[in-house]
Amino acid sequence: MARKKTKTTTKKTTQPKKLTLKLSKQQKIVLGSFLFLLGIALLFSFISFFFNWQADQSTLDSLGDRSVESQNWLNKFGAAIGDFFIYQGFGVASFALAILVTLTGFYYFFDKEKKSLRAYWFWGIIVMLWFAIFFGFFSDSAPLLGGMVGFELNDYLQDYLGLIGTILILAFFAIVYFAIRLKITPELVGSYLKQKKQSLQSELNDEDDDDFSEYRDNAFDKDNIDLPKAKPAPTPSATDEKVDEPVLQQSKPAPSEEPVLKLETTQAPQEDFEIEIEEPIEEEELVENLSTKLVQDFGEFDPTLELSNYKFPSIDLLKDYTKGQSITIDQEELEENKNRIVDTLKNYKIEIAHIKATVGPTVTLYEIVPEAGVRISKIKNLEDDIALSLSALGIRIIAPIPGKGTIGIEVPNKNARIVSMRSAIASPRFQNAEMELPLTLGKTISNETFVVDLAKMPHLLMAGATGQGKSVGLNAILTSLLYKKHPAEVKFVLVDPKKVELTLFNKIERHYLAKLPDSEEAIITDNAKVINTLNSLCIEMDNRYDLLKNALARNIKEYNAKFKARKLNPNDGHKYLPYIVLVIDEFADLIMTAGKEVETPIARLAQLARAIGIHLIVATQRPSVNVITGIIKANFPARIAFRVTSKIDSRTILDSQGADQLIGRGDMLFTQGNELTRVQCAFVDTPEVEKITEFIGSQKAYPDAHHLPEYVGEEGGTSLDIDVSDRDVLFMEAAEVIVIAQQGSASLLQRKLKLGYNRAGRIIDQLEAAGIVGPFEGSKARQVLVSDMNALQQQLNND
Ligand SMILES: Nc1ncnc2c1ncn2[C@@H]1O[C@H](COP(=O)(O)OP(=O)(O)OP(=O)(O)O)[C@@H](O)[C@H]1O
Repeated sequence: MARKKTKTTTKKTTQPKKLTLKLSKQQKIVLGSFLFLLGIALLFSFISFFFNWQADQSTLDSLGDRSVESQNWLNKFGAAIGDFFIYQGFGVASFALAILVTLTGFYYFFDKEKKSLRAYWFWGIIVMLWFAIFFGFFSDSAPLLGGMVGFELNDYLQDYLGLIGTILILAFFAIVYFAIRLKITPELVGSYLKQKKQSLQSELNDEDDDDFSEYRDNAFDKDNIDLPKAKPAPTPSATDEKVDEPVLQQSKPAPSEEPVLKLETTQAPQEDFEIEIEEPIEEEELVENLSTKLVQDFGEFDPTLELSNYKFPSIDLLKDYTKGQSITIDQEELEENKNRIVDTLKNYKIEIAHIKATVGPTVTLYEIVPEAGVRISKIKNLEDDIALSLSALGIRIIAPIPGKGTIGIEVPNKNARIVSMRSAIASPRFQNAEMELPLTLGKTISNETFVVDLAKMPHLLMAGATGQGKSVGLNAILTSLLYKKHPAEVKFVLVDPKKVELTLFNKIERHYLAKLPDSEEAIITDNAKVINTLNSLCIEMDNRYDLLKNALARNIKEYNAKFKARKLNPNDGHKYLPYIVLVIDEFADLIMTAGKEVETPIARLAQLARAIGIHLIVATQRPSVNVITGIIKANFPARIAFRVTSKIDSRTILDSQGADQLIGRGDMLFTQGNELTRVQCAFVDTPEVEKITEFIGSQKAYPDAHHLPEYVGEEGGTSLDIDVSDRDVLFMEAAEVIVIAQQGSASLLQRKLKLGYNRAGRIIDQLEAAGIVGPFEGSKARQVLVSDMNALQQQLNND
């Protein structure tokens, strides 16, 4: 049973969604009773047809004439139906149809599992056809037996297979029916015959042995059961033959006891005694399991149901910067660059066998096949010289191009072309992307739309000097997700310390954003709040891991699939989990002010959050090692580098140079751990983002932004005019500790209350604001201004 269940489980998950006609209970009763009565009507008309068909023959042509009466029990209807199914149809076999319709009605009426009904129909139709064809042999003498269909099919078969062939075919199908449907095997038939033979033999013996039969009859006679005077026990020779006959024996009663009746089987030796194996009965599963039943009744869970009328933004909200123009190839420019490359390389005694150009939106790639014997490292070392002689910024030399034996020289085009977000979104590559979180970042050098899956990355680090296209890149990422994902499927947590870049997304707060329950703004601009949010995401992560563990799912995809298939009970805390994308626009700022407090939760999330659908996108202007620390870097294999100012910065972000040679304005390098891909980032301007967010924002939304778990940790403000309500929950205890010890130090609180340094520091600030401790005095502990517990109580009462 258990095996069967798991089998159905896997089947369910892999099967495409089935289109099922769902009926309510009432509709099933109505349909069921209709079919049931229709089946009965068919039965009546069929039966009656056999008696009256000749009489009714003439009435068939005048069915519309009310005055003409039919002999059929169901009058004209019965006559017509009988004629249609029996005479013109399948003959006697049509009864199968009437029975099937009745049975279907019965199944619907009592809302029974339809699996066995399907089997009835399948086999029923086969049996009907079989009999129709079989009776077709007798159509000359009894045309009603096989009907016209039976006759025609039989005739057809005989034309091709002859009489013997037709009989063989019918015999084959009869065997199929017996073997598969009735599960009758030759062994079963054999053992049945043997059993029959034995009982016949025993009967014969019985006649010879009247005494025994009398005894047996008596023994089975209820009235004789408690008779102490039993007939003499049968002789062994008499019982020899009765292997499987139970014999009732009277055990010797203890004097005071009531006689006890014992049922025993005598094990007499027999020569060809064979074991009879009963065929295991395969019990039909009425309800495969609860989830299948739920899915049958209500369909799969649809997370988008609450906003079922949600409309995705249309492509027209995006501007077409290229106006449909394709890339123009400037032959002159190409020729010029080629000559320069060839000449420059010649100066360094590098001969070229072949050169090929691929014109991209902003750069052209010249692929060079050097003459045999030229060392690749030689060309690589000449990078700066070649760049100088080509007098262009942003020459990048790829030696060799991974997977090819060629050397690439990327030269910026004189006239760069903008890659509009519109073209990237409209591309089939993006539209048909079967990814969890598809992002279209722009176009590669060979003009292919570059689409990647954020869920696979699983986190993304972005860096680039100011003004090189980072914010546009972030907008392109967010726009990609808005065009592909329903509000129920993805939530953004936006951190924007610059307070300007992401404000547009405020409009979609109740559709796509997630925030802490107590915060007013969905877009986080305050560094202190970032820490809380990050910690809250860690809690969310832990919660999700628990849910996944309970659901025996390995990742969010499996979990959500199970939830949709109604295999997880919402009463156990299960819910559909949207992906959460955390975007931090200016990471440097954050890490400088909050340090470890941000780094630790980010590293934790980056390490663990992949499976449970939390993905991080972290952008920074300053890709220096104290911002992008080793621990952060190790957990962000996917990186995007816009133009940076130095080779060192390039190395910090990409682990190789190259980003310093980009030309800016969205020119970027992408890596997911292995090779670098040069991509021209799709351009989406602020007014376009505004239009999209307005379009989404104007639609029906959820009552509030998606709530992250509450984080009750080291919170509280740092300013001195701290509100009483903002005090830490441990404020009272801390005050007592300080007053009793008469020592105003944070480390004392840390030890006594087992707090982190930051929280203890904030409580000290709150105590200072409440007038319990004095101001900060450098390395010395603060002065305690309250002398004892009574004074403390008074002071707090005054607050
Ligand atoms: N993909 C692109 N295609 C064309 N032009 C672009 C692209 N990306 C950026 N630009 C141009 O560069 C300008 C600056 O881009 P953006 O605001 O994204 O820079 P940034 O790196 O975010 O700068 P900052 O860090 O100072 O905010 C844009 O206003 C635009 O004119």
